[in-house]
Amino acid sequence: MNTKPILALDFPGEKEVFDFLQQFNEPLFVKIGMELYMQEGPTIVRKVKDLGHDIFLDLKLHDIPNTVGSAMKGLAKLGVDLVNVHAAGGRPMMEAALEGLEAGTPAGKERPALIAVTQLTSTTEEQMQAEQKIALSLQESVLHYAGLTKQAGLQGVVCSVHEAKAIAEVCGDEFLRVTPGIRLAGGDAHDQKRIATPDGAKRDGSSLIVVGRAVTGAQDPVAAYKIVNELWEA
Ligand SMILES: O=c1ccn([C@@H]2O[C@H](COP(=O)(O)O)[C@@H](O)[C@H]2O)c(=O)[nH]1
Repeated sequence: MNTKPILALDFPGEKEVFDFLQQFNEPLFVKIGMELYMQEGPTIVRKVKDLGHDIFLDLKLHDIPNTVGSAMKGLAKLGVDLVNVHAAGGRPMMEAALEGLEAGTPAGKERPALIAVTQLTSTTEEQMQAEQKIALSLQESVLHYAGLTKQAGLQGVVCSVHEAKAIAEVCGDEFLRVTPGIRLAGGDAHDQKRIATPDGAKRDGSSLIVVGRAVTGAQDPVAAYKIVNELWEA
């Protein structure tokens, strides 16, 4: 899989996406999430793909197994590289997602990799314990979800950089640790709680990093992306 930083295209519509992408003279690995997909639907996925970019379709599906499996069967036809579900949906749901993806992937095409969100990077341990009533440390909860995800046959998880190394030790280095919550040193954390720098992510065991506002909100997004890329690749 492409290991470039994954750029989160968190924009309200197609115009903002293409204004942003036209500044870059290279194929990127981009993420299309709920904000953009809810406005533009599958069309935006096909258009971004036609420009030659790799795509992580970050819709974080979480529903009963039959619904998630059927939805994944449809998403598999879009030709994206990476898709996801919430591990909290449970093992049968994750297995159904995988089966749906396998059933929907056109003959001769590669099935998108499937990963599961453990605990969102905007969640603190205190919040998790108080609101989700999980009587574990955040690290234990993330490791539990990572193990469940691996048992279901998925390729990896979304987690923060802070849990990436422990997941690799338990689930193996091939098991993907995709880490959002990436900021340049001194950058605004916004709503993220478990953050790290690109070089910290590299050092601490991330397989792939997801970067949004540190680049999209920068005065010069191309220059900011270059810095992120250099720190990540160093
Ligand atoms: O735990 C998670 C899962 C997904 N995300 C997504 O990543 C980007 C991060 O954007 P920033 O602007 O770099 O904070 C965003 O699209 C989230 O939906 C996440 O942050 N944490």
